[in-house]
Amino acid sequence: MDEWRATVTDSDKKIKVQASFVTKRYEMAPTNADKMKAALSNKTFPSFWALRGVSFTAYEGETIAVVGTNGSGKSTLMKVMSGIIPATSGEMKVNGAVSLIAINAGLRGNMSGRENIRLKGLMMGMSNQEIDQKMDDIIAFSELGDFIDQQVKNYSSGMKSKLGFSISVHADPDILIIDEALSVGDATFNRKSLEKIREFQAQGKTIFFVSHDLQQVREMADRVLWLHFGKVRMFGPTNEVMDHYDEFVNEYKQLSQSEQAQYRNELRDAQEQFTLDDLYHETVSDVASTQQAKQLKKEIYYEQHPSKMARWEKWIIVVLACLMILVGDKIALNLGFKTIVEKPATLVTGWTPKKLHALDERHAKETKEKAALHKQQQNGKRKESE
Ligand SMILES: Nc1ncnc2c1ncn2[C@@H]1O[C@H](COP(=O)(O)OP(=O)(O)OP(=O)(O)O)[C@@H](O)[C@H]1O
Repeated sequence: MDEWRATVTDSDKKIKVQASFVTKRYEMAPTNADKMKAALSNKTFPSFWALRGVSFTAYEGETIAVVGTNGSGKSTLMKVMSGIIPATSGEMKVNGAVSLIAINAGLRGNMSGRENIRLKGLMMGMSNQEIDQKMDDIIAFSELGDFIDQQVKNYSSGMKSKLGFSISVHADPDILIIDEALSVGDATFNRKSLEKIREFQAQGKTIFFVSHDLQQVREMADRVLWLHFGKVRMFGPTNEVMDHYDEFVNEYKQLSQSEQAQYRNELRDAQEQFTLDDLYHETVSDVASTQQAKQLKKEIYYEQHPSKMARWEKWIIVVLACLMILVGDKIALNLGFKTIVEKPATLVTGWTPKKLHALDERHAKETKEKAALHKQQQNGKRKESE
């Protein structure tokens, strides 16, 4: 074992990440408009459970590799852990500042590399002064040279990855999450990235990395989390898990194409049919007391983001939408925002600027007539007293 690798799972070590029965359901709506319609109505689309009750605990200073075949939920888990997307149910507790390095993560294509450094740096909690101080180092590490002032949309995927990696490691996070970004650069950059990761390990930071490079996993990880079609198949010391994973991969490769497809389809069907009740019944058999079963129920059904809106939320959206339409319509009629604020009744009366001018003129005429009448009366009174 290399000297930079920490020995793991001391129970008195600080917990950095704790996942309890984390699930992630994607609604298989064809378009975003369909998703919006579904959120406002009771319409539902078929569900796909990318994560089906993932639980694990990671301690300070550990390097954890996340492995699994394509589509097993690795990126989804990394996104939930870094707060980019919410879990559907269960709980993900993260103790410390997180930085996610993934190809393209958080980079804006229509901004230059330099502008992206500032934006992403600020989003990661760096101050402008800190960014100014680190700017040259970030650019130098990224090896982008003069390209740093070009728009990111013109970068190759390797260049984007280099920039993202460089920004994230300079943000000095507590917990570093690397989603397949260790092998997209060229050989020199990859070596440099690995050295940076080793520096982080030596500093006692917690690192999660997703990789399909099994040799790299064996060399770098203290423990391995093996995700299999949205479930944790194994979580434990690197060599132990990797031996089982290698065995699985070899057996899978020996299946014929149609057997492989059948195996995948069966598990994907299970991901579509999954319910929280299934998760509860699978898990409850392992607990001894009613009290524990109650606690388990609470944890499993802990909904962070209900997929449907409450009735009052729908009403607020409808009212806001009506207001926006009314204001937009009147502004389009050249009524002006000032007029709307001064005469809010115009929103519902259907008045146009022409009608409002006529009203103003009528008011002015009436006021003038009243003043003239008042003056006449005053003159009359004065004459009488004389
Ligand atoms: N926004 C989405 N809507 C619907 N399904 C999604 C969405 N994002 C991911 N999925 C599905 O969730 C499953 C897990 O995807 P994820 O990207 O997390 O897998 P992965 O293990 O990282 O895969 P790979 O190794 O290929 O990168 C996949 O079946 C994918 O099709």
